[in-house]
Amino acid sequence: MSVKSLAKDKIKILLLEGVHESAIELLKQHGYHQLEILKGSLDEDELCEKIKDVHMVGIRSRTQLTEKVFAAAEKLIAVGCFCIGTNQVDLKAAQKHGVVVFNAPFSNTRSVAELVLAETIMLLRGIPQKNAQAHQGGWLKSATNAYEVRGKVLGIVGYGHIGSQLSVLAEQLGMQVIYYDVETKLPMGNARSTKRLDDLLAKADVVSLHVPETPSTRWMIGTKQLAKMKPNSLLINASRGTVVDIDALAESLKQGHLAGAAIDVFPVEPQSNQDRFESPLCGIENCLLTPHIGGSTVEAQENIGIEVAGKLVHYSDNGSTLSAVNFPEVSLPQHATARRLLHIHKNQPGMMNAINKILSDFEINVAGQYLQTDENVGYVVMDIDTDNGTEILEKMKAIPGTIRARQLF
Ligand SMILES: NC(=O)c1ccc[n+]([C@@H]2O[C@H](COP(=O)([O-])OP(=O)(O)OC[C@H]3O[C@@H](n4cnc5c(N)ncnc54)[C@H](O)[C@@H]3O)[C@@H](O)[C@H]2O)c1
Ligand SMILES: O=C(O)CC[C@@H](O)C(=O)O
Repeated sequence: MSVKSLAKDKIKILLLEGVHESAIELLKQHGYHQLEILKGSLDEDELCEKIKDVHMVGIRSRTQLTEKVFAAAEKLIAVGCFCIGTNQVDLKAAQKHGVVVFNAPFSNTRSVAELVLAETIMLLRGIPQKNAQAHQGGWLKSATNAYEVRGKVLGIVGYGHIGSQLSVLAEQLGMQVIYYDVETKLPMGNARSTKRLDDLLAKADVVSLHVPETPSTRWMIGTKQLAKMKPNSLLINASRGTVVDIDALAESLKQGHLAGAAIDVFPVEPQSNQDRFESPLCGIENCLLTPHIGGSTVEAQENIGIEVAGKLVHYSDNGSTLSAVNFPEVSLPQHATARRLLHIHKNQPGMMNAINKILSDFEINVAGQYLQTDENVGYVVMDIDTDNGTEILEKMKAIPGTIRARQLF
């Protein structure tokens, strides 16, 4: 019997951007030892070269997985984003090439919420300026413009996992929470929603942004929106760098309209810790600058490593696409049959007929068949008892519209 499906020791996994040790341990525990682990990210050309014989790749927020990269990634079956955001991945291109993308939707939520809360307190007390002065021998002992958080209005833009968690923590400190979201969201505690972003900007003492990077959030906070914020209010952005017009923010801080800001994400971020960071906000003392570390805690990174590596292993071993961000979700039991065939195809008429005709031509009794589709692709999984799995798979691969197919034993 000729076997074309890969043995685990042939499956190559490329892990970039210092993915946590917990991921590496989990992959090894499940028999995946062909790991290439890099601390930094790679640019498009380097990636196109390296990814050619890679079956699974793990990234964080810096690595850009473009159409060109997916076109070069002939063997790639899955991407693990060891983070929440997936804007760095061309999800449509991944789907077109039959590559399933996973992320960790909430493993670092708490870490971001805690940082934002800490920054709120620091900014309300003028700590960035006082700290900077003290480092230069200055002594700014004064209560002027130093406030408690209690009773202040926190305006949260994007009331998802992070926004709503922040809402709960902020209320525990006595803040009044208002929020704006494009979707209807259940308010936590005594939080109240605002109908328009402008209403929130006009009322909040502190505005914190927790939206994903999408066309609708691109530059959503610019000169006009900053002008609508209350005089002496604060802006915090730990979402994505493209949400805030940084030049406009620098101007607003210099003019003294805003009392301070804390920015964790930037439109352009250094590729690695060795590269230089530059921003119009550098040198503005009442602006806290952090190097995209909202989710960078030991706890979060460890949990993310386990969560995302677990999803990659489950997809590779079992075929389950549960919680994939770009693919029809199929949750599968373990298969008891000799083979499990996995077929990813364009969602076009006649596809299932063609697949089932091959099974019928081979007189195969199908123990289980699972199908999910979206408007572009279909994913069908078949559990069959046969020694002809490889031959059947080759015939299925020849069906026009097939994107990718593999078998499990
Ligand atoms: N700084 C960091 O290290 C760090 C860590 C984790 C996540 N993030 C970023 O934070 C973002 C939010 O994370 P999350 O887990 O809360 O995501 P989420 O998907 O749970 O919540 C996002 C919310 O934003 C809302 N939204 C979308 N577009 C909007 C718009 N135009 N106006 C108002 N609301 C809008 C959505 O309806 C949703 O409720 C992520 O997408 C990621 O980019 C950054
Ligand atoms: O760890 C990272 O690089 C990104 C963290 C954060 O922005 C996320 O999207 O989860």
